Amino acid sequence: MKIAVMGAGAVGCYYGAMLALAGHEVVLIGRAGFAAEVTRNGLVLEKNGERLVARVAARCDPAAVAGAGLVMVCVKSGDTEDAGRQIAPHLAPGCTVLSLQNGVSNAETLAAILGRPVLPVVVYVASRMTDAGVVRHEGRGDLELAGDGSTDVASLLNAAGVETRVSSDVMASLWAKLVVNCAINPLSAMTGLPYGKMAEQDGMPELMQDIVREALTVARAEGVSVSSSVFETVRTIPVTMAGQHSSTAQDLARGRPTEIDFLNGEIVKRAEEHGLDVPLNRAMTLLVKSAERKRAEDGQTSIEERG
Ligand SMILES: NC(=O)C1=CN([C@@H]2O[C@H](COP(=O)(O)OP(=O)(O)OC[C@H]3O[C@@H](n4cnc5c(N)ncnc54)[C@H](OP(=O)(O)O)[C@@H]3O)[C@@H](O)[C@H]2O)C=CC1
Ligand SMILES: CC(C)(CO)C(=O)C(=O)O
Repeated sequence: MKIAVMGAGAVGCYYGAMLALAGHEVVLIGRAGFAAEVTRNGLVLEKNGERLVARVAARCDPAAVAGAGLVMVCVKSGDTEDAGRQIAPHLAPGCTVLSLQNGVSNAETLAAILGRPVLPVVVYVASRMTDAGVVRHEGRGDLELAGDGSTDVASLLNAAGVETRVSSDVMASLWAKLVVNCAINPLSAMTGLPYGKMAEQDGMPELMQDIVREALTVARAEGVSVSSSVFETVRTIPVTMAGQHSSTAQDLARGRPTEIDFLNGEIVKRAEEHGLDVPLNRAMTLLVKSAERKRAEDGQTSIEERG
C-alpha cells in the first residue's frame, strides 16, 4: 500500500522512514529543499547509534497523496488548515487519514476540511531534523490511536516496528498530553532554562501544578476524564528530561511560529466557551505570543539594518 506523509518534518520523517525501511512505498511531502535533498541522497534516519538510509519519494506537491491508502498528516497545528485544503482534492476515495499532531483539535479541523473521518493519533516520540534530509530519533516512538480502521493501521505500524496501541479513550490521552504541555512548554520558553534548572526556581513546581489544575477544569467541562497522573508527569519531566527545552522554546529561539494557540491558547478558548476563567493559561498564552511578536519584530529590524 502506498503511504503518504503530509509534512516532512521531525515526526513525518521518523515514521515515514520506519515505514519505508519496513518495505512500504512511502511518499513524503515537504518543502522544496527537503525534496531535492532526499531525492538526491535518500532520507537518513539516525537511531540507536545507526545511520539508516530509507528510500522514499520526496515531493513538494500535495497532489503526491494521490493513490495513497494511508495518509499521515504531520504538520504543526498552525498549518493544519492549509495542509488539509491542499491535499483534499487529491485523496483517494477509500484512504485512511491520520493526524499525528499535538493538541486536541487537529483531527476535527482536518475532518471538517476533508469531509471524511480523520483518526487522531497520540504521538510519543522525541525526534528532530538535524539537516534537510536527516532525522534523529531521540526517544520512544510509540503511538496510540482510535477510530474506524484503527486496528488495521495499528497492525501495519506494529509490523513496521512502530509500537501502536488502539486506545479506548484517545481524546483523554491527547488531553493529558495537552495539559502537560501547558505546564511545561510556555515556562520553558519564557525562562529560557532547561527543565531541570527551570523547576529549581522557588515556586515553579507549584506554578506548574496550578496550570495543570486550571487546565483540568476545562477538560472536565469538555466531558474528558484526564488521568490525575498528569500531576506526577509534570513533576518528573524536569528530572527525566533535565537538559531539554520545550518545542515552544525551540520554535521561539528559531524565530518560528509556536503552537501556543493550540496549547494554553486552546485551554483559554475552550474555557471561554464554558464560562470559566483560566488566568494562568491566559497569561502563558499572552507571554508567548508577545515573545513571538518581539522575535518577529527584532528579526524584521535586523533585516532592515542589514538592508
Ligand atoms: N518533534 C517531536 O518530537 C514531536 C512533535 N509532535 C507534534 O507533531 C506535529 C509535527 O511536529 P514536528 O514534526 O516536530 O514539526 P516540524 O516543523 O518538524 O515538521 C512539519 C513540517 O511540515 C512542513 N510543512 C508544513 N506545511 C506544509 C505544507 N503545506 N506543504 C509541505 N510541507 C509543509 C514544515 O515546513 P516549514 O517548517 O517550512 O513550515 C515542516 O518541515 C506537531 O503538532 C508537534 O507538536 C508530537 C510529539 C513529538
Ligand atoms: C513533553 C515535552 C514537554 C518535551 O519537551 C513536549 O512535548 C514539547 O516540548 O512539546
